[in-house]
Amino acid sequence: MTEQTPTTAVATSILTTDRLTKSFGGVHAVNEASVTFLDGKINGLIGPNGSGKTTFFNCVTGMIKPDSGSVQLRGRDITRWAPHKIARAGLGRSFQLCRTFPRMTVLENMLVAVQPHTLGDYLGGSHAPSTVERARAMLARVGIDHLENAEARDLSYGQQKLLELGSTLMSDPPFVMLDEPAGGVNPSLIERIAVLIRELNDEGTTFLIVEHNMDLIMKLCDHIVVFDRGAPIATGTADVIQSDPRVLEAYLGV
Ligand SMILES: Nc1ncnc2c1ncn2[C@@H]1O[C@H](COP(=O)(O)OP(=O)(O)OP(=O)(O)O)[C@@H](O)[C@H]1O
Repeated sequence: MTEQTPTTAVATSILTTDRLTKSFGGVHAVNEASVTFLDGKINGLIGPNGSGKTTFFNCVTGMIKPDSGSVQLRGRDITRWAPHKIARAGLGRSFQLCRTFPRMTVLENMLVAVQPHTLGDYLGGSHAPSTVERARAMLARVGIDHLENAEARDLSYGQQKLLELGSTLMSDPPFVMLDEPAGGVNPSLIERIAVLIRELNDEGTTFLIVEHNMDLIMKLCDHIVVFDRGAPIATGTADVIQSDPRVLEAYLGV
């Protein structure tokens, strides 16, 4: 059993898993994980290296098929759905390692993230002017609009992370899962990412963030789940998590 904070009882679930399980050979990467993430909140998923966070993400977003268990998005069973179908159901995600198109420009990377408006657009490889405008506005929001004509491969790692975040947001997903948004990013860009996440959350976007940067998680997240060996060992606010001896034990191995 994991600890529940009072807020958990009143908030609505956006994502719930029931005994979700995925093994690789003899490794139980995700092991009967039953967790709930909350609608309208900034949710965090933390845990030591190898505790199953990315595998959990991949099972939820359809990138890999779980061996057993189920995934519900706003009460709808999405277990084993294909990734594009899950994306269409309103779940956007970014990856731990950047997935930008290196030889495309920054603006082109933003545009490929959205479906063309019409068959004519599709065949002509063009986008509606409003889409281009929106891509530029989003680039300004993530702070790399001055780089719109640069090829993605010429961006710093942190800038590529911002580009990936921007392209994830292009389809306006109501629920966004971010895998290590601050990993390898310099502190000033981390601050920009944090401000943006908070602003978007104020505007109604729900987040689930996997991150090793504890400062960021503790100051940003309303609701945190801690994984160890493929399953949750603690759940709650930053205060609850930080004072839970099981969390310390999992991280320090004491
Ligand atoms: N494709 C795979 N094949 C074999 N083993 C895998 C595979 N993917 C993950 N694992 C193993 O599953 C376990 C969980 O890995 P996972 O990457 O999900 O953990 P994580 O918590 O995201 O780790 P990190 O914080 O280091 O990114 C690890 O023991 C890992 O080695």
